[in-house]
Amino acid sequence: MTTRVKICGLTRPEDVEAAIRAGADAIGLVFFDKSPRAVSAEQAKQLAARIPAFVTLTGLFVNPEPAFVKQVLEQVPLDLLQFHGDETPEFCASFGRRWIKAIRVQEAGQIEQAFVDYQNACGLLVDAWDPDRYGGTGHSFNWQLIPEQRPLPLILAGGLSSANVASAIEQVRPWAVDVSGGVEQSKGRKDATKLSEFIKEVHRVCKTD
Ligand SMILES: O=C(O)c1ccccc1N[C@@H]1O[C@H](COP(=O)(O)O)[C@@H](O)[C@H]1O
Repeated sequence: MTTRVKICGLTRPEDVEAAIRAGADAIGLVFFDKSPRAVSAEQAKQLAARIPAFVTLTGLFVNPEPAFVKQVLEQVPLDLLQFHGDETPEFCASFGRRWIKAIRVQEAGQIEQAFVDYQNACGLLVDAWDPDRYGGTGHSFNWQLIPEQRPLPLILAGGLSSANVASAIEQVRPWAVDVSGGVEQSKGRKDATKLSEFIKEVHRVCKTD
């Protein structure tokens, strides 16, 4: 089965174009002002204009005010919302958009519980836990904590790069992978070569299945 690829934390038009050229299935824009990858709604609108049909434009939020999400939605044609904080299922569903929930994995049983709690999501994203940051840490976690039974599509994130994504896919068999730091030259600036190598690795390992 093909594993989809989401490239997250883009801030520059040339990076959006490089990601699409390389074959990204989804592009993530960060609407969290504490992130070095944050974009304004105005910037996001410019980036969104470069995204063709059949590439999913995703907006990442961390414990946002509802009014902020609504204001972004009025200006930017987001296809999918990604909630990466401590949002409840009711909150995530309250915008009338398709959404995914990110879980920062710390202990056994947490992912199973999230599949129950967030059962109306379009997917569950699993990322590394960090005491000081909500995500984009560049760290991976113990993939053994990911259950075989998955009532929702599972999106694997956290410390992925072209060096480990093939083994991640072989071990975890996720629906999709999500990467930010592993394809950057510096925070918020993607590297076209790393982007292309990452997506080539995903396609290579999926083809050998
Ligand atoms: O990218 C960020 O700065 C960020 C900030 C707050 C929450 C999530 C964030 N990014 C997401 O974190 C994961 C893993 O990123 P990485 O590949 O380990 O750098 C990914 O889903 C990013 O979209």
